[in-house]
Amino acid sequence: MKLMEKAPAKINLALDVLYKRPDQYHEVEMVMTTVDLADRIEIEEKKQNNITIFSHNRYVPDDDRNLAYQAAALLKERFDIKQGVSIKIEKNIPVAAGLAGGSSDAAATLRGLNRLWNLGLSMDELAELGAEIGSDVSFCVYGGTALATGRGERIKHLPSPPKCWVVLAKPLRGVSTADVYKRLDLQNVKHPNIAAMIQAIETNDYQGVCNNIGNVLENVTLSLHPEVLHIKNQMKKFGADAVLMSGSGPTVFGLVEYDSRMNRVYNGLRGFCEQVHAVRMLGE
Ligand SMILES: C[C@@](CO)(OP(=O)(O)O)[C@H](O)COP(=O)(O)OP(=O)(O)OC[C@H]1O[C@@H](n2ccc(N)nc2=O)[C@H](O)[C@@H]1O
Ligand SMILES: Nc1ncnc2c1ncn2[C@@H]1O[C@H](COP(=O)(O)OP(=O)(O)O)[C@@H](O)[C@H]1O
Repeated sequence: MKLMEKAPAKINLALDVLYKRPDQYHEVEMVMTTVDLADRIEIEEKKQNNITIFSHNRYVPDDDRNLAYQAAALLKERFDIKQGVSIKIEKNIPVAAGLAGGSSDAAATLRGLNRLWNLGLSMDELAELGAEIGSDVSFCVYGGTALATGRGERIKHLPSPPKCWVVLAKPLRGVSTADVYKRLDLQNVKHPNIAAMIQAIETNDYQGVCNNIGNVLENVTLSLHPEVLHIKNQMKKFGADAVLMSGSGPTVFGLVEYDSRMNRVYNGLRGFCEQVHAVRMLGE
């Protein structure tokens, strides 16, 4: 048997870090939402009792470093499954980009194998298992829009943000999330107003969303990759309503309300940035 799962990318509309925890993770408050740029995960039963990963993207590991592999291995071990799977990843989400591509592949693998192996697990149970793989995997199990707290694994669902375009632009080089968190100096950050962002989403207030986007990791990545600032400035110049780096970066996203303006921002960015996408938020 063979099945498919979509693995959408996320953006962080707001990302705050409260403090560093004794376990070396950071306590965060993030408003996250999925967008319609997605990897496609094809999962197929196989005769041999092992897990194999295929991807055409040379930056995607094809062994146990792959988060989709780790998701399959976790379920196999936890539920004593004596069957193997082959997992094909059609990679459309830029890698190491702050868009949670690997986490979303892992989440899609959990959802897919729950079906393939008839495990009968609820979404909450899958999200709990996902947290063992990575901090962003729990959110990716559900997708939609949510407030993520703890190290990112505690999820409170939110309604859909106001309708708009999201233009994504990814500079050439990727960044290491661990490195960005390590360099964060919490004495010198401007905290976004998470409550105001949630209120703007709940009242469908587009201007409120634009006014309250913010990411405490942005300045860390900007200091490592000055091209992020250049892309932010270009997006603003071409007319995006609000511009921010997603997650640990380096992808920059711009929110744009009107179609005509979206075309201008998209075409303007394509002139000097290799990976540009104009997408919609997936909503709840
Ligand atoms: C920054 C964010 C924002 O959504 O996303 P990305 O930029 O990676 O997409 C997340 O917090 C990333 O989540 P994820 O990429 O799943 O992180 P993990 O694999 O759990 O952790 C990678 C490393 O990041 C650091 N880390 C991660 C999460 C957290 N709350 N505090 C941390 O300090 C730790 O050093 C950890 O070893
Ligand atoms: N399925 C996967 N897709 C992409 N990267 C993966 C995957 N599994 C593991 N990785 C590793 O995880 C790292 C972070 O990738 P990714 O999830 O795309 O970025 P981010 O954490 O910035 O959202 C990559 O450098 C890659 O080596």
